[in-house]
Amino acid sequence: MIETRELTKRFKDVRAVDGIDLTVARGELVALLGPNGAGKSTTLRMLTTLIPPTSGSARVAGFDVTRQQREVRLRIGYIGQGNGAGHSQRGRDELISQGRAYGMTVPAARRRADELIDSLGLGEVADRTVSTLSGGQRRRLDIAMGLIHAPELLFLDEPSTGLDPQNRANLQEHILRLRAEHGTTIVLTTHYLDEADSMAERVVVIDHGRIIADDTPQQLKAKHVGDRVILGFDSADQAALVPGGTPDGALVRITTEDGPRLAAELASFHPISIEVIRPTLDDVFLTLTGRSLREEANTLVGA
Ligand SMILES: Nc1ncnc2c1ncn2[C@@H]1O[C@H](COP(=O)(O)OP(=O)(O)OP(=O)(O)O)[C@@H](O)[C@H]1O
Repeated sequence: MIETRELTKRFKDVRAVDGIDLTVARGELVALLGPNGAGKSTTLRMLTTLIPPTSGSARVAGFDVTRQQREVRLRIGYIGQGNGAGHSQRGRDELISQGRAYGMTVPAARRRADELIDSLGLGEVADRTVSTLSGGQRRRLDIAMGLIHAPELLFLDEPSTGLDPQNRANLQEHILRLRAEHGTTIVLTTHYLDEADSMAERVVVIDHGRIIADDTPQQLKAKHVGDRVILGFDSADQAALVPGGTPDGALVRITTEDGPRLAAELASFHPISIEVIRPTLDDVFLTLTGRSLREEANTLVGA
């Protein structure tokens, strides 16, 4: 569905995207995860034909993003970071106009709008003017706008940024349902670690315009960090008996791929405490880059 080769975008002396090779198969849900400024949006903007690559190539839905922009655009939906829907229109009318803009007949656009209003839980608000909708409802309406022409591939740029945790969870649920119902391939960007972790089967970690890891969240965590098992004993002598661990007084720390299993095996050493710490995607980012994604996000939010 997506195939890029050495995809690169330079803005003067900034290499926003620096030679990305990315392949996404039909039906996948892929999250591009990285700190602010990593190059996620720029990648999406090239894949959606909004800006041309400086070098390299990308095929999206079977067409070249530089030479066959129209073909690509007909087959994709793109929901950028801002709100797409107009303010003074009713949500349902916005959807129908958008469908008309894609060449759909009024009855077909109406039918599709009804379907999306239903699957995105907008039934109660679709006939209100857009300016009266809450942030989460607006975001869902934006997603419906991006899906009106039944694209095979949907790009979502930070779909839940700015939403409170409850609305975020609700939006994620809707996105997952849409995908289950329509089989749409979805590529989304996020800097929410939990969002990438819980929604995507595949997380592509981007930093400084490059892909630094690409795998399932489980594999990323197992491969790059592992579980940590911490055993506590009555004395340092007892702690020293545990094989493969790093003793620290009466404590022993061990890194392993399967923490619960190791903890069960080491129960025969009769520790007085056992703690299994499972990694997060932030630990993965920290291992790969030496920086915390969480701290960078917080710094920027606070800035
Ligand atoms: N139009 C532009 N002109 C100059 N520099 C740009 C332009 N667009 C992006 N950049 C720069 O390219 C780099 C990548 O930006 P991009 O928006 O792709 O990052 P991002 O990972 O999407 O970040 P965010 O999470 O903040 O959206 C940044 O250094 C940014 O300042």
